[in-house]
Amino acid sequence: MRGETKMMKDAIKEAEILSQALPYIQEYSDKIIVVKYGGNAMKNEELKQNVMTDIVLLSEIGIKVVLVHGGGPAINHMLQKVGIEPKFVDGLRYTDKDTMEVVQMVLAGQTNKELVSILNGKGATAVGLSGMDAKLIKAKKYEANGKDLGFVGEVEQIHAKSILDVLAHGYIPVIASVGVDDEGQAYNINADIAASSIAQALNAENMILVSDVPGILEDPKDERSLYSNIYFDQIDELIASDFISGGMIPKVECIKTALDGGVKKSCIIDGRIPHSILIEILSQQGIGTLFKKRGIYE
Ligand SMILES: Nc1ncnc2c1ncn2[C@@H]1O[C@H](COP(=O)(O)OP(=O)(O)O)[C@@H](O)[C@H]1O
Ligand SMILES: CC(=O)N[C@@H](CCC(=O)OP(=O)(O)O)C(=O)O
Repeated sequence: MRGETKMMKDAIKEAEILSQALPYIQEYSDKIIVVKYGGNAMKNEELKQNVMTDIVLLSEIGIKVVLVHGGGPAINHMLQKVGIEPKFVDGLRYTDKDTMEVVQMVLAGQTNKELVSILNGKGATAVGLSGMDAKLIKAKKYEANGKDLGFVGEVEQIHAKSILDVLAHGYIPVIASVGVDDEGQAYNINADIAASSIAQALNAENMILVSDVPGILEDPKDERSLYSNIYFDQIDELIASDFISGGMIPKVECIKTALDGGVKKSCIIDGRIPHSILIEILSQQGIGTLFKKRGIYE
């Protein structure tokens, strides 16, 4: 028999890695995964390309991927350009009329089209939508306890059929987190909350929140203090603890709502690690922090 060359050994190793993904490809085949891609993990162009490549790959192997995106840093950048100082209350952006115009312009006009164009450039057929299209995200003014956040919206209803129709054609829906009420007023919706509502409406198998941290850290300064698994019944305690803060609080809250609303599992993964989505979906070990109910996937 011919001796194995190094090239052949490498090829066998690659084929083994591919074949190890088979059970996961089968598990997720035809199932819906909602990926929320956040602003902080979008800052690096190369990583953005990697994240989009992963999404195209998952779609090509028959997984129905819905991409919901934020773009907080891009909104901040544009606000500063037009002389508006960004203001946040409990992780949500105070959104007056002028700010709302910028939010809509950046999320629906700029970020959404950029992501669609990258996906299409990689061979997918991505369809860019905002929550205003087909009343996809019906919203109303967010009622914060006594605080007026302007045009910040909360989700009233998701028009799931429009998203399912896009998926049925084999297209990738790319959704900007802007909602609309019956009078046509646009609302600014936190993208994690939009993703959670969409994942529930679609009965998603997994909701993946791609951020710029390894997951939930016990000590936010120490990346080794990662929680790999958190059970649904531990989430309240986590929120009440003093080691999660800022944007992480609404993130964890909407994971709780998603699991309660029928989403099978959810995870926070690090968009700075190349191909973190593939590692999460197609490998035994996964990556980041996985949230699930007890008894599921054990
Ligand atoms: N315990 C914690 N573990 C990890 N990150 C945390 C924790 N507490 C607060 N954070 C902060 O939450 C941020 C993620 O939330 P956010 O900035 O809203 O993300 P994104 O823009 O990706 O949606 C992290 O960058 C981190 O600074
Ligand atoms: C109400 C509210 O805060 N809306 C967010 C919407 C975008 C978002 O959520 O973007 P990230 O995912 O990048 O944080 C905002 O204006 O920044």
